[in-house]
Amino acid sequence: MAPQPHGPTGLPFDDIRSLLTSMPGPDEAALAAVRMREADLTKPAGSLGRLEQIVEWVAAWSANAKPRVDRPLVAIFATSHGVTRNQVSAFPDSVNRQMLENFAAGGAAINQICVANDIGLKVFDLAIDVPTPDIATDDAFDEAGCAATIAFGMEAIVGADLLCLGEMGIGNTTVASAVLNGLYGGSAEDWVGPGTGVDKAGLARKTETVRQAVARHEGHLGDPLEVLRRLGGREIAALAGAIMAARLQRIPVLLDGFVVSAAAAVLHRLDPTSLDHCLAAHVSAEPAHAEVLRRIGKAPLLDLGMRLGEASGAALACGIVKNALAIHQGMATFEQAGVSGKVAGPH
Ligand SMILES: Cc1cc2ncn([C@H]3O[C@H](COP(=O)(O)O)[C@@H](O)[C@H]3O)c2cc1C
Ligand SMILES: O=C(O)c1cccnc1
Repeated sequence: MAPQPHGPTGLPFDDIRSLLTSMPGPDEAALAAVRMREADLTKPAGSLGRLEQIVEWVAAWSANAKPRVDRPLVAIFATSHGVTRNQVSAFPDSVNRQMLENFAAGGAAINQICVANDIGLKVFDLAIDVPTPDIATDDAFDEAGCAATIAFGMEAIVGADLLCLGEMGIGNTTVASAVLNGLYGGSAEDWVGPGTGVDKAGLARKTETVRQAVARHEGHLGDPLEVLRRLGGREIAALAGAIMAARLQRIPVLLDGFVVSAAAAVLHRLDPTSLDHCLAAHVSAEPAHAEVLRRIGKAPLLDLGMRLGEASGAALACGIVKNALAIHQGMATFEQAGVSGKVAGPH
């Protein structure tokens, strides 16, 4: 069959929409099996708090009655943004390529977290030397380019049993704020924060940039994929694809901070069940992140005042997931250990 042209009104966004309607749900048998075992373990019911729900979550979304995480993966999508010409970051664009080299040399924060928690690391270079257009004045993508970048993110994900998603891209907190403002409305101030640490004047430039970008597209922001196409960036599009690919491959996902949450929010606006296989690893110090988490209905596992990105919060939370699973698999049952169960009647 001849390849189909991707016009602005036809495929491929429709392909993405239809894929979202055919995502697998939770595995109820695996869920029931871990709940049954959980009740027999030598501890008061519920005493491990959210760790118990984490085990259920891994079982349900990996479709495994004996859930394990042996091959966790951090995937970082890295790119650059034309919006930085508005001086919206405390750091220059040159940091993008330099950080790619730092990731490869093992010198970044995420490298150390991966070593400490035995997590694989893959960094995907999304044309790091070619910035996307400045969203204050141009669309980030055409439809074919946006869909192709989502597809790139989908194809990037193979062979993991837990996925920690992160990003690198100077200026991307501005882009994330624009996407979130486009999706959820309100004013630019509601969604903008210091990112890498801009000063008051920098924050004012960020706010004005987001305001301009969103105002340019008024009347076209009803479709979340159009918000992504007009106001997004390559890492945000690829992250959306990666979240979808993980669902199709039954890989549970740990979402990182503010920037990753913008990709998640696009999917959530398309279909609120599309993030059911995802947990929010942490709440970033970027002020609007807590509101995004509220909107996508996720309570963060960690609140450490982090605001780095790079999947750093997600990779830390991977350690908690591994601990939860080790406890569940390794503990003795009341019967095995000869420990008395809860006494009947009121106490
Ligand atoms: C050395 C360095 C390492 C980083 N690792 C992640 N980020 C984070 O900061 C950037 C977003 O913030 P803004 O929108 O203010 O530019 C992204 O690259 C993000 O991943 C970094 C930033 C820097 C400077
Ligand atoms: O929370 C994040 O994702 C974040 C915050 C600041 C800078 N870069 C990323």
